[in-house]
Amino acid sequence: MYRILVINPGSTSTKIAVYEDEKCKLLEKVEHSLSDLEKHPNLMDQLNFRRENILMILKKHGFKVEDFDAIAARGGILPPLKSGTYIVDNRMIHYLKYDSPVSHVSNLAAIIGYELGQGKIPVYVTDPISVDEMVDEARFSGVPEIERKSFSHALNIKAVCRKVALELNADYEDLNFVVAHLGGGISVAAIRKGKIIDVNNANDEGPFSPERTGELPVGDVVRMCFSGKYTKQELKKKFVGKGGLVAYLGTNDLREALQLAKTDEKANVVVQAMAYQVGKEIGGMCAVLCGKVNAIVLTGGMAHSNEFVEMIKSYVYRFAPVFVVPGEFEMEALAFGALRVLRGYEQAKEWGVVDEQVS
Ligand SMILES: Nc1ncnc2c1ncn2[C@@H]1O[C@H](COP(=O)(O)OP(=O)(O)O)[C@@H](O)[C@H]1O
Ligand SMILES: CCCC(=O)OP(=O)(O)O
Repeated sequence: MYRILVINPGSTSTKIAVYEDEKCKLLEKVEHSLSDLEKHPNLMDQLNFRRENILMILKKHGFKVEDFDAIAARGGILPPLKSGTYIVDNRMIHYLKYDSPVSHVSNLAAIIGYELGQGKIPVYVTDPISVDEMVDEARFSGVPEIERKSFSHALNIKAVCRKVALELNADYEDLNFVVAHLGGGISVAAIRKGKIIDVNNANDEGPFSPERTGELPVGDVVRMCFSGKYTKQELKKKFVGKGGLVAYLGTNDLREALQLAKTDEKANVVVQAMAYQVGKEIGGMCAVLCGKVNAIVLTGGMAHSNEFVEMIKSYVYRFAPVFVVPGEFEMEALAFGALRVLRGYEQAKEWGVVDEQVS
């Protein structure tokens, strides 16, 4: 039996799990309020806060770090790479600490795991956020100096596609999906025969989310940048962390927004607008697949809300059957990735080895 610690810091929560082989023995999600997060404005400031949450949960359930055979951490924002399971080494840690192009909390997962493992326990990441399987046409932004980037909830997107393929009694690699991961960040992806051939960059593009603006009118962004009213850091925070529901309604919690919407017309329109933008993005990804879509899948934390799901379905139900897979299967997918390596079924990839990189 292999015991695996799974750690998954997300933008609004920190998820911790303990797996013994395929069995989940513990799954806890610590949700972080806006005020909690605002005490740690910079990503690295969250390192101790997130690690203490993980150690607190382990202690509460009588686990010590040395009890584990491996640590499975959510993969952060590395250079574009292929799907798979990677061993965490000091080169990856250095990159995540100092060179990652995007300051996203998932970058902390491998750092925390590596610190906890102290070189005695192997740490793995599976299907990091920067998994890149985009077709060439998807990489064009409209200006040569800017290439679109594949930053998404690739781990959960692939995991829920496999689950829906099982429900459809078909092979994952034979189907086409459009998946909307509705979390603190939102990814809407076109999956053709198992590959994420296009997806909005969940930090910079796509629908607005609980805490992000998503894509913005570029001319207005330029005017804002040169208005003299904001520093670069303030603007980055305004777009990621203080955008979306936080900007309009002062909360990153869809449940609070829905509660407000019951009595406040503005809040109602804001939530409807988020669903509208998700629906529009899904429609676009259906076009990427030339309309050949076996299933549309709604997943992530916000998919727990039937009300929000119905708003989105009203826009897209005619395109393909809609499956709702609330929450995420990231913890299971991370644990299983590590387990495949521990059992010798799969060789852990080494990050930075050329043939694992995407040009
Ligand atoms: N049961 C629920 N009902 C409605 N919304 C939920 C529920 N659980 C989480 N959410 C919302 O999902 C968003 C967070 O997504 P989630 O995937 O849980 O976390 P993260 O993005 O931090 O990984 C938040 O806006 C939260 O309010
Ligand atoms: C950048 C994609 C990953 C993401 O947005 O994760 P969260 O929704 O957990 O913040």
